[in-house]
Amino acid sequence: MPEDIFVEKLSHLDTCAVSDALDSLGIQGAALGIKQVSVAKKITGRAITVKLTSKDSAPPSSRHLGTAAVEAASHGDVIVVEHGRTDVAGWGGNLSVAASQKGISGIIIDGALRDVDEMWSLQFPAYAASAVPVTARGRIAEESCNEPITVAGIDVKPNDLVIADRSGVVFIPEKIAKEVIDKAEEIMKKEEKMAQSIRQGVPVSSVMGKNYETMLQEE
Ligand SMILES: O=C([O-])CC(=O)C(=O)O
Ligand SMILES: [Mg+2]
Repeated sequence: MPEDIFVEKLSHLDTCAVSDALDSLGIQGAALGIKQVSVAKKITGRAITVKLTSKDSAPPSSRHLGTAAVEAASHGDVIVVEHGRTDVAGWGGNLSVAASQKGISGIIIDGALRDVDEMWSLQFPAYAASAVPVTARGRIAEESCNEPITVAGIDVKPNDLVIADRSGVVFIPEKIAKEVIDKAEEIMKKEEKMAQSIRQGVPVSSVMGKNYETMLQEE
């Protein structure tokens, strides 16, 4: 499989640099309210999207939610789920077993999931609003797979880029990926230089002075 250059570059960045790069372009990319709930592993990849809805409004289905996404995904992809509920889990352990086997990088969901201990044992990264033990079965189902979704207020299309770490989750629209990643690399280099100056004894008020405050406007 040819290497995905954007995913490779993202693996050397963090969510803060990418969020700053998007800020400097006036684009909101950070999905607020979603945090790391399983292993402390940064993930990067391309989005495979799933939208959930209540069982009553979903078309009848002979398979459990999320299974089509796992089967459609390639090694290194990230499953991204629009759920929006915290009273019922929209992802679980057996789905994670299947996702792990497929080499999927992780799961991001703007609601609850369950079987977090199983995800921990699998060393499978999960980012969610919360965890609850309540099953999806009989309550919620899949509305769509690999269609555009909205996750914690952020529009996400299949194949958009994703980065998630201990600071949170950020999505990058595929069509501006190069611009955002180039800018994030620049920002990260500047931040590294600043940290170096602080270590060398330059006063932090000078390192983080006016230039820092206006840095993203100047970008
Ligand atoms: O029933 C569910 O909500 C799904 C589940 O536990 C799993 O994937 O292991
Ligand atoms: Mg389970």
